[in-house]
Amino acid sequence: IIIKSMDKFYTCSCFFRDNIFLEEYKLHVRFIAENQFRKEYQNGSNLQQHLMSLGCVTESQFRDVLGKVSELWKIERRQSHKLKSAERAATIREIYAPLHQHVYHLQESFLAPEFLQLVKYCTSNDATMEGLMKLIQTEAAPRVFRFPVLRKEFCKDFIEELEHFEQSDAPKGRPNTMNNYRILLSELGFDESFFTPLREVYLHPLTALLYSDCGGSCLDSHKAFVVKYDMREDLDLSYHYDNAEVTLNVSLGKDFTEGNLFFGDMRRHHVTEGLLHRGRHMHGALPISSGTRWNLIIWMQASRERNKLCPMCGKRPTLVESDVFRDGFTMDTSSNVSCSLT
Ligand SMILES: O=C(O)CCC(=O)C(=O)O
Ligand SMILES: [Fe+2]
Repeated sequence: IIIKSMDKFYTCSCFFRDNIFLEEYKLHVRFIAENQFRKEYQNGSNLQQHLMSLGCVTESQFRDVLGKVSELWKIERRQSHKLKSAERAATIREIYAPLHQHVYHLQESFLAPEFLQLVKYCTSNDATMEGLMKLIQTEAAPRVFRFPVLRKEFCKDFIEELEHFEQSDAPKGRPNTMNNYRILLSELGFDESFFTPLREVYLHPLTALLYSDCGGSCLDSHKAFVVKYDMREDLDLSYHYDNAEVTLNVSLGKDFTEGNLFFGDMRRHHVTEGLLHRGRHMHGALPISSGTRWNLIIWMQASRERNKLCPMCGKRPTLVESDVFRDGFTMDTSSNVSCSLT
């Protein structure tokens, strides 16, 4: 497998104007400037009706929406420009002293034996999708798979590390418009030593068999983060799709009730287990009713797929260079991307 430097990746320009999430109306909108927004959502036809049908009818409600959208836009798009991800990462390296140094380097002992068995099967010469399906738990939702990923001891140390980070003065890259409590793991230095090998060595053999028709056999980048839900913070996550070809979502703990991930239907999600699903499969997280819920999310991306169609705007991507976010697009579409089954 060819390991690509993250520098080769680009963002689709839609990131800088689309997909701003309005919590109150559970709607993603596009914002460039007030004029554009009024034109599209107040005087325009379809979009305006959509916002109206969701209950935004009066001028004062509309002004409220406009205020919120421009605020969100500033927070998410502008501020992140000011303090760039790479700068935050450098500051974190400089001032933050980890509590559990060992969790930053992937070791096989962190992984559940059941998961290692699946990987072993997938890398054997006669592995087939049918064979794998016999070893893996399928969910009622199409092409959603559930299996243990991490060991409990690792989950505990990992959460302790994240709590320690939360309490530190180190700069944090959140929020985005959907989650208020999110930690971008690349900024803590987890990518090279943890998520790149996890994706390439352990997850890729599974996704190549399970999702070869939607990029699973040529994943070449990822975005890994944790989301946190707490009774005093975010409780749930609205229905959405991911900026990913394939997503792995692992429940880390701690103790919580309710708060299941749903794909149209409700599903159970046990601590240490992962749910693997297509990024474009709509899903959300139901509210917790007590405790704290931490989940590790790995959005895995395949440039070969997304170079044809950006999953966020549904168009051929217009590439822009950005230090802040690199969303897995590449310049060269024919590309040197490896797309093998191993
Ligand atoms: O909280 C969860 O389990 C879902 C998180 C999620 O879907 C996301 O961040 O994309
Ligand atoms: Fe998601």
